[in-house]
Order: sequence, then C-alpha cells, then structure tokens
Amino acid sequence: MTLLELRDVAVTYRSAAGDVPAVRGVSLGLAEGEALGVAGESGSGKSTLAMSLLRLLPRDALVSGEILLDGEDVLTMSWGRLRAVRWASASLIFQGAQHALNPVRRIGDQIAEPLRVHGIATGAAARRRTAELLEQVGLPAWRARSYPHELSGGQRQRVMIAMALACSPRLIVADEPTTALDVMIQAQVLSLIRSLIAEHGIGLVMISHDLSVLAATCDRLAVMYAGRVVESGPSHEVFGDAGHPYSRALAEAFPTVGDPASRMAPRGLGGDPPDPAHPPTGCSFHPRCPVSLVSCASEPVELWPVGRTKTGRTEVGRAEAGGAEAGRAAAGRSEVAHTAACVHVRVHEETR
Ligand SMILES: Nc1ncnc2c1ncn2[C@@H]1O[C@H](COP(=O)(O)OP(=O)(O)OP(=O)(O)O)[C@@H](O)[C@H]1O
Repeated sequence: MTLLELRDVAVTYRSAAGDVPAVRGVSLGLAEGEALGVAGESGSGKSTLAMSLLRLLPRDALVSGEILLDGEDVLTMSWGRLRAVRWASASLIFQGAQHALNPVRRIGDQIAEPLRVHGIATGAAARRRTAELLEQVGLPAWRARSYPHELSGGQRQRVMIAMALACSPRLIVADEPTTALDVMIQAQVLSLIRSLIAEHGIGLVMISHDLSVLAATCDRLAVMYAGRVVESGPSHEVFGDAGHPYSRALAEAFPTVGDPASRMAPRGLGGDPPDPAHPPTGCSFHPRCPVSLVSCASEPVELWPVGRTKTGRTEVGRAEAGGAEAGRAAAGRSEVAHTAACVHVRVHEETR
C-alpha cells in the first residue's frame, strides 16, 4: 500500500537576489515499509525536498504540487493536524541532529518529550517506553539519566533515532543521518536504521550525497540534479547499471560500501553543479555530460514514465530530452546502450 506520494512537487525560495527554484516538478512514491534513497550533489534540492515532506520549509518558500501521506495532503492540512502528524505519523532525523539535543536536559527526558506532547505516555509509562527505545537503538536503559555531553557522537545519533521512533511513526525522513560520524560508526548507525525500519515496517526516505551509502541501505533510489529527479528505480539498477549519465558519474564518484578495491579509484565528477537560480537551458546536465550534443542545450524537458511502484502504479518524473540523440552519437555503442546512456530517465519495470 502507498504510504507517501509526491505529485509534481516544486519549491521556490524567495531571496533578495531573486527566486531560487530548488525543487522542480518531483513525483515519487513510497510503499509501506519501503526505503527510498534520494541522492544528489550539494545544492541539488535534496534537503529542500526532505523538509517539504513535513512542511518544515521557511514560511516564505513557495511550494506547489501534492505530498500525500496516507492519502492526506501535507501541504494543505491545518496546523493542528500537521502538529499531530509530525512525530506521530512521520518524524525526521536531520543532518548533524546529535548537536540538536538540549545540553542541560537528561537524555531520558528528551526522548520522553514527544511521548508527552502527543499524549502517548507520561510518568512511569513514559520511563518504561524510553528504556525500551534506548535498548532498541543499542544503548543501555541507564543512559536515560545521562546528559548529551556524556555520550559520543554515534551514541547521540542513536538517541536521535530513538526520539524519531518514540511515537511509532509510519515514515522516517533521514537527512544525511550519518554525515558527521566516522566511517565505522556510520556503518553501525546505517545498519541500525536498516534493521529498525525492517523490524517495525517503517517507510524511510533517506537523503545523502553518497549513492553507495544509499544503495546499501535503501530498496529504491532517486537521483536529483538541479532540483529534478533525473532517474529512479531499484537500488541495484540505479547504482549498478545507471541509465542517466549523471547517476553513473555519481555512482563512480564514491567507493562501493564493502568493496575495498573501489576505494582506490573513486572518479570525481567534472565541473560544478549548476546555480539553481540560473539552471542551464535544455538538459540541466548538458554542460557536464560526457555524451552531450549541441542540441542538448536547447531541447525541452518532457514528462517521462520512470518507474512502477510495488503496487504497480506508474511514477512520473521528468526526462530531459536530447539525451537520446546524444546517445546515438556515442561511438561504438549498441542502440540499447545508447538509449540506456542517454534517455535521461530510464524506464524501470519493477516486477517485485
Ligand atoms: N532558505 C533558503 N533561501 C534561499 N535559498 C535556499 C534556502 N535554502 C536552500 N536554498 C538554496 O536551494 C538550493 C537547494 O538547496 P538544498 O539545501 O535543498 O540542497 P541539497 O541538495 O540538500 O544540498 P546540501 O547537500 O548542500 O544540503 C541551493 O541552491 C540552496 O542554496
């Protein structure tokens, strides 16, 4: 069953220097208990998309489209309803979240806060639930009496995960949840997130610039470039056999988790990400694309079916036309490979 559905979501920030269209026409779906990774370079609009899911954007940001959580549009619900939905239905683990803990309050009190605010448990019941949550994230129950400065960065991030789980949400949005942690702790926290969402059947939207981390954690991946989803599909296909030249470059830019050989030669992406306030004409990726043609600078953007969810519903994303022609020009490749390399959004027929 569909838990979350984004339909043509667009976000534009207003600034003194002009409008910044940070997210442009994103349509994605997430089934119950499914994990979706959203990847892209800095400035591609990942965090903006994550924040929009819980309507946490600055008030002056212009948001359009629909964000349906269990069929209810987050963008149009009342503030009262939105407060109930945050934490109770959907919660957020954000970038560097472990620094967000209140330094002068005990861990247990902070974990119990959402339980109290949402009327789920108080007093002894809240203490029992807090102990249970600490144990679920691999910390001893006595840590409830600790202050944040008595914990390591990884332990603090575990506390944030416990807080996100407190009200038994159906969806967790995790924005770069392990970025501030060292590699060993990162792997432990990722494996914890993976096992908890599987155990509790929670849907996960995880944001990262690192496609390999997402591929190791998520069932499906969506790759963003200049505010658009340029490719989405099952993780093994998008990471292992990407259709869009940008997804390929992103996959090659990071070592594969668990493959030491790939650490030896991570290939960087050439050029800089575009300025979202002034995206390139035609295909946004064309100035950096290894297979672009002159026409890629002017070809219009078209709607293209990009995948099928578990429920069989077809997702619609935006394809950047012009790629097909570029593909035909790629010397020595078969027609199928041309299409795979250059139809900028591939059609993934998921058969699960
Ligand atoms: N409050 C804001 N006002 C104006 N522009 C903003 C605001 N927040 C983000 N932006 C701009 O929107 C674009 C997308 O930013 P966003 O943070 O969503 O990207 P990102 O992919 O998450 O990048 P990062 O990984 O660096 O966080 C960027 O150009 C950013 O400068």
